[in-house]
Amino acid sequence: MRSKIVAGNWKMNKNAAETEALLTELSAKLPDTQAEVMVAPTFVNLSSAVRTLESSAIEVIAQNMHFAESGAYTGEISADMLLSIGVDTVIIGHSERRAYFGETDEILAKKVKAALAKNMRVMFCFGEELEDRKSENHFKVVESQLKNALFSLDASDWGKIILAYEPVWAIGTGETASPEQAQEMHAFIRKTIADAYDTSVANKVSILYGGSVKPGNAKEIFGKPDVDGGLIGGASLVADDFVAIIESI
Ligand SMILES: O=C[C@H](O)COP(=O)(O)O
Repeated sequence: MRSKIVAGNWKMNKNAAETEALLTELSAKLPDTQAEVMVAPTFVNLSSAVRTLESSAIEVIAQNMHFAESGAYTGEISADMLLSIGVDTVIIGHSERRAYFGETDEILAKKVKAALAKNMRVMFCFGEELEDRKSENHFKVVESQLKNALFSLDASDWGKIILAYEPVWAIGTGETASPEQAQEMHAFIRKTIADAYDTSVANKVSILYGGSVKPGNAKEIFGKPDVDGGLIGGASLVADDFVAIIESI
């Protein structure tokens, strides 16, 4: 059975004290759930987050990493650095990394390989822009994002991959894909993986939806058969909202 996952991507929000406060509140309010619950605070607060959540079921994950082992890459973070503080899951390919930091499919493919080489889990994000959807090019775009970054992996690597489909037009905009649009794309993603590998790989990979998921729409989106959870931005910064979203799965 595929894992259900609800992950909060805090992006560039919350200082040290605020991180501690939100994690403490979340831990105290965490409901009983079948889902894996993850949070991705900023790099500077990762170590303290791991310590704060030591005896909690919430997993701390990273928002990004570099593909190189180490070296002259000012401002960057390696897989070994994350592993050394107890973080073994990393988000790769978020649309904000693609749009604002020039991360291409080629760079992302290198990052995915580097993380897998260290036995890390990868939460790979992808999704079309508004123009792609308007021109009905969205399936092609998504297919090529998957192909370019992931389809040179061995089938055995897919046990370490989580997918997060995030239509860029729905991120932080308040506009969500309808549950039907999410399901349609998730089913397409699973079929694309089945065609490239086989159905056993496709049926085992968790595919999360991200883009303006809120307490009010989470249940309907998570209710779709190919939606295995969510990657939550804004609503993960408010403990009660994030908890309500976890309760919706
Ligand atoms: O990583 C999370 C996504 O970018 C979704 O963000 P959002 O929930 O604020 O739209």
